[in-house]
Amino acid sequence: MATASAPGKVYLFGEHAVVYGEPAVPCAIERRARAEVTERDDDHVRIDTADLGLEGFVAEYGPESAPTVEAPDSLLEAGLAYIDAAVREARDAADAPDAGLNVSVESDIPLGAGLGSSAAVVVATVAAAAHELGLDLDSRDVAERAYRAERDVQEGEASRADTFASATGGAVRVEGDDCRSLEAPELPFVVGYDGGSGNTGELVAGVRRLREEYGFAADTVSAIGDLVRDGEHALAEGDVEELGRLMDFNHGLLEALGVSARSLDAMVWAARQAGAHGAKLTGAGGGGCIVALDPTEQTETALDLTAECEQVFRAELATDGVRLE
Ligand SMILES: Nc1ncnc2c1ncn2[C@@H]1O[C@H](COP(=O)(O)OP(=O)(O)OP(=O)(O)O)[C@@H](O)[C@H]1O
Ligand SMILES: C[C@@](O)(CCO)CC(=O)[O-]
Ligand SMILES: [Mg+2]
Repeated sequence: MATASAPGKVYLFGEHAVVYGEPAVPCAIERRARAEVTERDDDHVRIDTADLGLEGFVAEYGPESAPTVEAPDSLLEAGLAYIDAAVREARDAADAPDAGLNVSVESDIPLGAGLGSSAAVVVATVAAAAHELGLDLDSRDVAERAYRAERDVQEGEASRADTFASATGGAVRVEGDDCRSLEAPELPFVVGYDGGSGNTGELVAGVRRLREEYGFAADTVSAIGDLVRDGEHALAEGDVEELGRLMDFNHGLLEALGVSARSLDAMVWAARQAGAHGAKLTGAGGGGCIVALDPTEQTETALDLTAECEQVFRAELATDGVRLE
């Protein structure tokens, strides 16, 4: 049996624009997904995940047989797609295309809420499955395999940002296929969660349509790229106040691209009014989480009192990326 865990992330800057080759700076946070993988005697895959559906979710399938499980198709697809793609990548890496595996996944990261739950699940599953099949991948190899798995599931619409941040940990910079780690000062992240989620595929497709239809939407995407380049300087200088101002600006540009939501805006404004350095939505948007920078407790208190906010927590930068447990 092999077990691996991998962290989720928040975006300091650059989600969505990163899909079109602009740079982005995601930061891994101490909320993890764990995958436990055991090789089987046959060539079946059994996936067991406690976090999908009320009673958890189990599916078993072989090379010729479809998954047998009592669940609506959409749940079945959602539950299987990422883990199945991760299993395929690990089997391919280990040159064991027919290896049978039992995979059990559980996670502290809310689903579809902008904290990179899909990437963390995929990264942990690739690392644990490869290890169980006798192959120890380094974090860059795990990141590359996990990226391919996410890209498959999201029909080509994925950047390397989430999977690289999850695999290596820390603050990272991703621009196309150039992925590197960054030095970061102490970043006092506060996360507000509205209890909802957004559909990454649909939100990315919406931005693509706007960008094709309006020149100024394409300019908005490039403006996010310019903002990220400025943000990198602020990060290198440890200028947390400037980082906050740029986060505010980034939220405005994401809002213009149609990926915010009333609940996200309400939480962003609550954080700003409480004196946060800055606040923005994180990840694909549409619902889910915002991230604010505030070393004091005021943003947490204000979000606690905000009707649209279901949960608020402080997020520590995760210095470890994927690790075998
Ligand atoms: N614990 C889990 N067990 C099984 N599948 C999971 C788990 N967590 C996430 N997933 C898969 O990831 C999907 C959510 O991924 P999605 O990319 O939409 O959101 P996210 O990664 O949480 O947020 P974002 O990409 O915006 O940061 C779920 O629908 C599910 O298929
Ligand atoms: C919206 C997006 O930029 C981030 C989702 O966490 C999509 C991606 O980069 O794959
Ligand atoms: Mg995702």
